[in-house]
Amino acid sequence: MSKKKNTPMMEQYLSIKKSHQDAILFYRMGDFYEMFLEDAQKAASILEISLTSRNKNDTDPIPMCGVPFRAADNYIAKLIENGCKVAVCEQMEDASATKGLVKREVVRVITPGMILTEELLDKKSNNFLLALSKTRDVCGIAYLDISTGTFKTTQVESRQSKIPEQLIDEALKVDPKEILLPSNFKTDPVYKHIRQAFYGRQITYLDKTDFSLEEAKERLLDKFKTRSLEGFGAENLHASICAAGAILSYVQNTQMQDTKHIFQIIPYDLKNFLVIDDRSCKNLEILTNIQTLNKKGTLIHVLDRTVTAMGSRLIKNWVRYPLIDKNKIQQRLDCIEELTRAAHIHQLIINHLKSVYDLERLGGKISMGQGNARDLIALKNSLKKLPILFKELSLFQSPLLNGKNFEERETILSELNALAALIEKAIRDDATHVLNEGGLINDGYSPELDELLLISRDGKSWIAKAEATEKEKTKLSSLKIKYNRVFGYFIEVSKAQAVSVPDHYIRKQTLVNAERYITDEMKQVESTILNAQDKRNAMEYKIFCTIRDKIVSKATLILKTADFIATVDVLQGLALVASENSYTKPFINEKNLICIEDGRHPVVEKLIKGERYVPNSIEIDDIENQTLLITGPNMAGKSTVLRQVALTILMAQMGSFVPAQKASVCIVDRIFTRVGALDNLSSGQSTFMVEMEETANIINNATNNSLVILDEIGRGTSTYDGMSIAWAVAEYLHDLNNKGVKTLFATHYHELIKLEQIKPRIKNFNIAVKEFNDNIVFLRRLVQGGTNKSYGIQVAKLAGVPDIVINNAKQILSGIEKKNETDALKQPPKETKTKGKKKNKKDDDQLDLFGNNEQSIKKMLEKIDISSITPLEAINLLNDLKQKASN
Ligand SMILES: Nc1ncnc2c1ncn2[C@@H]1O[C@H](COP(=O)(O)OP(=O)(O)OP(=O)(O)O)[C@@H](O)[C@H]1O
Repeated sequence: MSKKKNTPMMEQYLSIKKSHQDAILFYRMGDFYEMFLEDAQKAASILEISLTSRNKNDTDPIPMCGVPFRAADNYIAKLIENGCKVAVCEQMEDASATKGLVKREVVRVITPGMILTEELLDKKSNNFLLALSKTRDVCGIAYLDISTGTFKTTQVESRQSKIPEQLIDEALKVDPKEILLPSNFKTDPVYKHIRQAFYGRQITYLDKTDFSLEEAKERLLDKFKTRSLEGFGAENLHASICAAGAILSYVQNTQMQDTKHIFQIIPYDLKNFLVIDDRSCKNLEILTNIQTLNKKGTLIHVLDRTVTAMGSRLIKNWVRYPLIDKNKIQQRLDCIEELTRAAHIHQLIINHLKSVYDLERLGGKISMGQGNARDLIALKNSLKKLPILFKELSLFQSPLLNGKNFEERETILSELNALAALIEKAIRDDATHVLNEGGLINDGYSPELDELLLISRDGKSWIAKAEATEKEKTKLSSLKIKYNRVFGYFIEVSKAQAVSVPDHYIRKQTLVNAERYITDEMKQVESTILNAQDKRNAMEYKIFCTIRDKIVSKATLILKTADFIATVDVLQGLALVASENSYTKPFINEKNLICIEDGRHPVVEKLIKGERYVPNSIEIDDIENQTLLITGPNMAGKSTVLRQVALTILMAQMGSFVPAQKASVCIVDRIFTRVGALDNLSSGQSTFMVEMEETANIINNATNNSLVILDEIGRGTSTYDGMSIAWAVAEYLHDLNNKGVKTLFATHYHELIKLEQIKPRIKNFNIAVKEFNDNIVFLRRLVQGGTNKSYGIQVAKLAGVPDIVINNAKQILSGIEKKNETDALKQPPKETKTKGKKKNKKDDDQLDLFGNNEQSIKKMLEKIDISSITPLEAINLLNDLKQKASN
């Protein structure tokens, strides 16, 4: 049976669809976007709209569904949320003026990483598209937010075939909505770890040539109209260039538009920021609450008091990229200090900022030819606020606030003023977002347009008057002048009076109760009106586009201003948080000292109910207090103290005041955490495996300038294994390069407090509690010295565990304690020596850990060269020791 020939329209559809196989094709037909075949089936089920079919009576009907073009954004949003891409295909000709098939083209492809529509974007977050590339000895990422034009890149050296963890971590930190990878990453086993790391995210594989160095560089040069990438500091960043080039190729293939707002690429070096890896960021609940996965109960929730969307996005960046350059940190701190001292001006600034719209996204949208009249009005209103805002800001000393280091400030201001004046003159304040129905341009802006307006208004008033005149002339009381899309204007007369209509009335339609007529004169006027209206609509659209183009030519200035305003907004927000919460300006020292007096946890202090937050002081140095070993009962507040130190350092390095009475902090290069908050079961790892991976990461990467937070490591396995690992890790960090690492170590393994006697820079602390009767009161105070009680049973009681279980637990505990005491009495006294340290009773206690095989264990220990042993060897050795001890 021969296959039925497709209609010309279906042929056109199929040929367009051929180039957009991976997207749902929105095919414009009049006021609807139609979808056909598999696209229709998929979209109908996601959008929950009815699936119909074209050529219903055919043996082979074509599934179809459609959505009104005016409501398309919401439907597109839903498809994107469900991981689809959407290719928007428009009619490129006026259907009424075309004979035969209208020309159609795909005008843009919307993917999760290529979104411009406000409804689809989160105001407070960037929407990044990220590309990852690998050359022979470097790997790089580049990422672009097309809605704002932010385009950044970084690369790291790597001679291995695998992509380094550091770069994957950075990519995750960027939190891209879509990732571009070279096609060979799809199946090559070498890149399995990449696929795992990005599991659950939208990955698009591009041809390898999109990443090729030469073509990528060519694309960048062409985009920025430069002869080299020297000016951006990216000339020799080969992996960065490949990734950035792949992004541009994707943008060109999906957007089919100029992208003037992407006017630069910003390379950065990871070494210039305090590194907080993705897991630590999650563990410390910096951006996301671990339980609820939303913002409440996070550091950003406390710190973000910005009033513009631009500021809100920037503060996230500051939190994720704290600085390590003392001067830059100091600059930000000085600004906050000034703002907190000038409460009145601060408030004025907040008020002005509140009326500034999202200049970044407006600039982006307008540059991509998608800005409507409402966007232009929002831009105008924001630009009009600038002079007064800049005037208030000029009163400050700090360059970040007074804008003195904001390049060409005066020129930019005057150009943007002129732009605001132009929009004000041209665009009507009541213009709607529809661009082809007139009502956009003010009277008096264009004499030509005014003339057309006059004709169409005159015509309309003739029609308005005509009803009265005709009624008067014909004496027909039921006569009305009406309008519909089929006949245009017409006269309607009731059936009863139809016999009396004048002869020159031409009958057009008979209804049950009425007759409809037209007259030659009426049709002439109507054609003048409609002609004038069509011409006017077209002319208004043309004028609008000219103005929009003028704005596009100033996109760079708008974006530079947006950047400045975002910075001011973040600083004013931090100043507000500082004043409201009595934060203090940290002193940045160069003595490797962290000294926090009466510090608080910025989030917990806001969340606790019915209890006052008890501040704690803490001092960490490189001399005696380098590893603080914190013991104490469950629920006492160990984790809170640990996290509060990490967050205080982070806040200080992002340039914020800190929650303390007084603080002097040094700059750290990385904050590591192992706090056991996160399982990673979905990626196939056990809780203990995750714990050990995090520990390995710390051991392999911590430097003498890092801050390490370890909360109960080793608890995910048997007591002795866990304790041995915890012990070995504490020693390793203490001994690192003979200098050690600043470490806060909370543990329930009370045996570890003996380390204070063995290692010179380890100090014991505990969180005090008060006992009375059989209960405990948490004092929340960090005090010096170790403790050997966990009060686990009392805490279980507080938590509501029934008495029957509590009493049984107490009996079991008492039995175990008694047995330990008897076993201890049975042990013969031991003679041991500890290298470089005087033997004392505590050293004996340490070896008690290992039972009877004392001599051979001692030999094994003596053979260890602490300075050269690797972490893995240490753990293996511990395992051997443990087996010996249990034999
Ligand atoms: N300094 C403080 N002032 C007031 N309340 C505090 C303080 N520190 C902690 N808390 C409260 O105590 C609760 C328990 O603290 P945290 O989780 O730090 O205890 P922990 O000692 O780590 O417990 P566990 O050993 O069981 O993990 C916190 O959720 C908080 O509500």
